[in-house]
Amino acid sequence: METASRVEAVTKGGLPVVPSQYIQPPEARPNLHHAGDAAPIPTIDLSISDSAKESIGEACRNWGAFHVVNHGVPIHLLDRMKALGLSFFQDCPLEEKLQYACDSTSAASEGYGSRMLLGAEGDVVLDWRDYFDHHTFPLSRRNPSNWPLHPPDYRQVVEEYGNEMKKLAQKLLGIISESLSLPCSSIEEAVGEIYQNITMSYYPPCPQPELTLGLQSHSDMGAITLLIQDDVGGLQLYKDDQWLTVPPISRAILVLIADQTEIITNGTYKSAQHRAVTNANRARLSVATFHDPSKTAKIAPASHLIGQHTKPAYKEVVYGQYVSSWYSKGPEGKRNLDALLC
Ligand SMILES: O=C(O)CCC(=O)C(=O)O
Ligand SMILES: [Fe+2]
Repeated sequence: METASRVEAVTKGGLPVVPSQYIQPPEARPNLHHAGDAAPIPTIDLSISDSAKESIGEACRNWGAFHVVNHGVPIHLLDRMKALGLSFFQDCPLEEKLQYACDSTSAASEGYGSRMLLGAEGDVVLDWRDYFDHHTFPLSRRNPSNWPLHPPDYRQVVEEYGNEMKKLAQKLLGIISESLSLPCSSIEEAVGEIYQNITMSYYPPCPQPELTLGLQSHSDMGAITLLIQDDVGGLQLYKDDQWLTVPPISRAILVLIADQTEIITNGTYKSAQHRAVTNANRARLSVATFHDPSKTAKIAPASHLIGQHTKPAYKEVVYGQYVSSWYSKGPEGKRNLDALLC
């Protein structure tokens, strides 16, 4: 029962067709004949602080996403993290991976899983993806003994990677605040203590990529996501009514504005709607690091941005309620955020 719920187990026999639970309705299927358009998202050099603020503001306004280079995170750490991910999904036997199985009845639980939403069996179309989720911050919820033991540096690299990503996320939230003429600490204070999850996603080759999605269309629910991917490609962004492919850049980190930052900036900056498509020939790996508020945090548009002529565009929300509704109703693009519009 348990093994059947991992895409890896489903693909084991070299199926010529995908099982029906993975077949997307026609309107959600990717148009792979027209997948060549690369998203011209900006690549921002963080070592040039004068121009970074302005370019980041423009990227957040127009795209909700951008690449950063010269970000201060050692490139060998990005490479090592991706190598560890591949090693877990490809080299570790399925029975051993299942020792780290997440609790599939609770949302975003730590460990090895495949199903993202909590809906009843048969209620939701499944993503063509297996994942491993690590809880890394605050330290009180970090328990490396829940993480793979091999290769021997696995746990240490995940800790180091989490620390670097948290520093970078804080720096970016500061620049994003300043780009709106807010004090540097504004968005971070509105978010409160940062909850960080690191999710490695593995998309096995799929016999019918035109019928499936690796990950359905969504925007990330927290504050800011930092993502790295291998050279296969498959991440797409939705902009101006079309899906555009984000080209992999090995030394860059992709920044995705998430829903709580859209609320805090009163909609000036939009969270990025994205999805992952599958590939017939090559497995793909990505590592997303999410930076979110605590479940009890109340999130609302920043008071500095509200005035006589600017009304709040979103209702205040308790973050934990936002998360519960996301996992039970599903993302369907940005419906959970749309539900908060005033
Ligand atoms: O695999 C990817 O590139 C996207 C992953 C993602 O969007 C997520 O984990 O939220
Ligand atoms: Fe995402």
